[in-house]
Amino acid sequence: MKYVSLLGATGSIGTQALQVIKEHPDQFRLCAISAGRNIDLVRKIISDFQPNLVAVLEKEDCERLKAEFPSGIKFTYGKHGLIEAAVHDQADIVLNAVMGSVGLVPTMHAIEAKKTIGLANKETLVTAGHIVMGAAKKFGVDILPVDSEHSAIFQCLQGESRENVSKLIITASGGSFRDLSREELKHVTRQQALKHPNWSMGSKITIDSATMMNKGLEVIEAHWLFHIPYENIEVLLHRESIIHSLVEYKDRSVIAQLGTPDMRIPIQYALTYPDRMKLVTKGLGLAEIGILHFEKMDMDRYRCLKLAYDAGMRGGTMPTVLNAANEVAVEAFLKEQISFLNIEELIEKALERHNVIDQPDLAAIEEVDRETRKHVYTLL
Ligand SMILES: NC(=O)C1=CN([C@@H]2O[C@H](COP(=O)(O)OP(=O)(O)OC[C@H]3O[C@@H](n4cnc5c(N)ncnc54)[C@H](OP(=O)(O)O)[C@@H]3O)[C@@H](O)[C@H]2O)C=CC1
Ligand SMILES: CC(=O)[C@@H](O)[C@H](O)COP(=O)(O)O
Ligand SMILES: [Mn+2]
Repeated sequence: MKYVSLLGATGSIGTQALQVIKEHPDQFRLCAISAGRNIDLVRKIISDFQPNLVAVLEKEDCERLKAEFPSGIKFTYGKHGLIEAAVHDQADIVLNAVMGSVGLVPTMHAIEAKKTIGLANKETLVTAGHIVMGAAKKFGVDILPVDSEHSAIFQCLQGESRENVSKLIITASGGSFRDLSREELKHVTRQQALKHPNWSMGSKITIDSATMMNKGLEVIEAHWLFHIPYENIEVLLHRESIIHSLVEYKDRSVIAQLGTPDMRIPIQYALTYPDRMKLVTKGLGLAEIGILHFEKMDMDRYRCLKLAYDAGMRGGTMPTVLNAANEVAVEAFLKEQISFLNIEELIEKALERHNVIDQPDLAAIEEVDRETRKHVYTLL
């Protein structure tokens, strides 16, 4: 039996992880969850799975749940609650599916508590990749990717030596606006941006996909997870999201991982690794699909991708600024306070004024994250 602590249980990844856990009651047991403000869903998860610890964002919600479920469940809240869920005694694996860099501190605590990490929360590696990977090495902890592209690369690397890799090729669907010109992007709406062509995901990552920042974050994520230089990480436009990513080896052999766009596949792989289990989902009908498309990525069209490569290559606190500015800008776009193209403008402004700190520690990262958010709010 594998005991799972699920951070972000009420989100898109969280609820799909719950489906996987429910499908295999003989293999997995949910011991702890964290959630934000979706308390109705928390109630349902408690009834369905009876976790031993439940962490929510707000104290009032925590008190309400305590009164409703007087049994042996421990209820907690806030940043401390998230950490308690991340270090829960019973947990063998912590599946981090919260949104944003708020996932960093609980990940660090889980690593120090020697928990295996299933990582969907890419912002954690973007903002502090060297610290997270350094701690994982120090404590002998596996970071198992959940992000579909990174799970694909991880699968393509099984049994291979990293020294033989010549490049990683990360596929990108192109997002909701892949067929629009930059001129047309001036007038797009929140509602249009939220219509991803292939995946049903949380609102923040869906906007990241439309701006191509999602791919930028994924390039940085791949750099840290697989220790590959940025020069050897390429992004390829692939509309169908059937090939989830590829690895080219130095003999020019290319290994790819394919599958229907269903996040339960990489979620389950992280939970069962190095084994696999049956998953009831649609098989890949390549004959029905017929043709797969590939296009070169246009860096001028997708400015956020260029900003992410530049920030990643500069290193230090630059990716922290990129991520924090992006989180604030996307939140503002979702609240309809700014236009779509304002997102990249705000990120660029935040990056331009930043004095980079090289080899920042966790305290420096947290300070830069806080300061960047404060600055970008003043620009709204
Ligand atoms: N969705 C997908 O298919 C994919 C997602 N990812 C990554 O996985 C992560 C989660 O994405 P997704 O599931 O789409 O996001 P969602 O927005 O659907 O879910 C986010 C989860 O985090 C919780 N949460 C949000 N803010 C806070 C906070 N400040 N403190 C504590 N908990 C919080 C939410 O709680 P509540 O809703 O209760 O308020 C919810 O449980 C992201 O990093 C994303 O980039 C990666 C690949 C694919
Ligand atoms: C499912 C997943 O992993 C997302 O990160 C997905 O990749 C988003 O699609 P884009 O390729 O449009 O960014
Ligand atoms: Mn992805």
